[in-house]
Amino acid sequence: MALAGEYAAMCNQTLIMTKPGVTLKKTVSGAPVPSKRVCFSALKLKNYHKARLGVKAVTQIEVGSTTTTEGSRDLKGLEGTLELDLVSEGELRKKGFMGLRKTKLVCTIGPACCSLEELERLALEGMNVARLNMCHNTREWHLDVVRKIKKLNDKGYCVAVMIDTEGSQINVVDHGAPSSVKAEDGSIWHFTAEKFDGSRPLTVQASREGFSEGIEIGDEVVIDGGMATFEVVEKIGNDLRCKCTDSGLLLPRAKLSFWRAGKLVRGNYELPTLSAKDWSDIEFGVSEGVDFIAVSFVKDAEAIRHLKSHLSTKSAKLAKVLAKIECVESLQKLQEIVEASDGVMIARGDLGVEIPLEQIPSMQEKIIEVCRHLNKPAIVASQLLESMIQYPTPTRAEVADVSEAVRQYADAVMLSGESAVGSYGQKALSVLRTTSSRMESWGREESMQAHLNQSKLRLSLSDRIAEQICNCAAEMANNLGLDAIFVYTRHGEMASLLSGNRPNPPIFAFTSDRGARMALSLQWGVTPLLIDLSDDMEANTEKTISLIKTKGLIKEGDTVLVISDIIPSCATQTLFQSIQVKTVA
Ligand SMILES: Nc1ncnc2c1ncn2[C@@H]1O[C@H](COP(=O)(O)OP(=O)(O)OP(=O)(O)O)[C@@H](O)[C@H]1O
Ligand SMILES: CC(=O)C(=O)O
Repeated sequence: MALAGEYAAMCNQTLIMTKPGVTLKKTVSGAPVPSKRVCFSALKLKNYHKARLGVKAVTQIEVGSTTTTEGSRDLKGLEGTLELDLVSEGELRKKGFMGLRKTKLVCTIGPACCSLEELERLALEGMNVARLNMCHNTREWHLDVVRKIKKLNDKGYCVAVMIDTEGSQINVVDHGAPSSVKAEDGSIWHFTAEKFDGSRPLTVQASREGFSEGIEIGDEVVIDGGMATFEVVEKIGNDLRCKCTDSGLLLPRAKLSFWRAGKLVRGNYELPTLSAKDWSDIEFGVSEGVDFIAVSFVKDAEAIRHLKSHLSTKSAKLAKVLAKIECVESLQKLQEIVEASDGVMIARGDLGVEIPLEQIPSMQEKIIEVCRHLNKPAIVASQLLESMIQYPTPTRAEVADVSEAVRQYADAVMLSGESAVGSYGQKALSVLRTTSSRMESWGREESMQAHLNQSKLRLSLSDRIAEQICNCAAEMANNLGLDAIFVYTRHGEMASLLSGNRPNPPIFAFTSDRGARMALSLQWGVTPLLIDLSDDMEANTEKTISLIKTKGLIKEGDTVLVISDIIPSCATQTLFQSIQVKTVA
């Protein structure tokens, strides 16, 4: 803890004393400063609460039940109210602080789950982020889903919306036929970019002109990373005649990749990371105020920077930009891509088309580690519970895969076809939830986070100070066995630094910024709450503890660690970055 004192001396940071109604249990180091700055007396505080704080009671929610809410919250008149989402509140009541799930859950929305009732069931089951893959369905359909999610959020849920760009890739044109076609060993197929309606026997229509540029006789055409394989036996103009060498299924929109002597062959064509359709989808997302934009087939950081600078000119509420790691180039430039983006999705489906499957688990671990060091959330995606598209129970191997992602401390795990088109989407989400929770509690019992590398120091002093405060805070919270960490944050930075340490107690991030709240929906261990924050940290702490107590979610004797990154709006006020441990009186 010496470091905290060291930085306090360097930067005029200090540790602040406690307030009426709340007793100080411990200070970190240095002499406590009498809290002259604070203007509340106990009586004043009571009147203040009476005058300004209005909490509307919310019926208790049973997480995992399919019943809808009765106590939808009035979100108007935000001043003095605390917005804690219904699901976290229910989880907290039922299981206490340590029972709050840390790993976030993302669901791909598709025809199997797009009614308001189905979306609400997913929200109740713990969906933190709804993903819309812009490859599929119409603009009207996407708009309808986004509006329904907003409706749910108005009822007291906290579900962020992510759009996922189609990106530029070569795939089999989807003729709308629901079923797959089988390619038999030795059969001869014609691959063409010629446009035609419907399907032709033994013909594969590729989505892009010039798909065969640079491809030679003897090269391999691999479907969906190994679902079926062909050998090129003849080039006829831009078309290819291919012999099936490994029989398998051709699914609608299956991906094509070309291989020579065990290496991926890139065509001479330059595919832009964001196509004209992607830009149009992004405009749609911005106009609807989506929270995340996941960019497919990112090859370098420039594409991410370009999009972020475009977004900054578009709207006050900035959508967070996630880079999908799904091609060899994105692995080669991983560090710079993660630094430029607001998080990543480990898109194992397409990644498995480009690198040998046996390399995916170690790559996944490495990507999560890089993201954690750089405080960017990492989502593990694709085929986590693939068999549940058809069957009501997962395979043991699938449960082990989910557990492994949680053990690696991924921020989030994602459902794809399981929720979008599967028959058991809600059940699959419940498997994700229970498996994550079990693995998290086992990790705590085994003190696994003690083996995590600490974050690397950053360049700027202010970042390093915040980082050190968060590292110390997380260590203190674990060592002292505290119940919860309260962090007051304008943009979520401090909450994200805390999350990087993967502490045992849950992190409650209080922010007055709706965008920051939604962005934190993807961050490991963070429960984001919306509240009016003032420059007065003591008032903020009093207010939140009092509100949470009023709701019966915190009780006498509970201990919380309190930190803040609130920079006073008034230039004459001193910035206090503090760590306090409080016992609720
Ligand atoms: N909005 C939608 N409408 C119809 N079907 C959908 C929709 N979203 C997903 N699906 C179906 O669910 C399956 C899984 O969806 P997902 O988007 O995760 O896979 P994908 O299309 O392979 O993803 P990507 O193109 O990003 O690699 C898709 O193959 C598609 O059949
Ligand atoms: C999710 C996705 O895009 C993939 O796994 O390829």
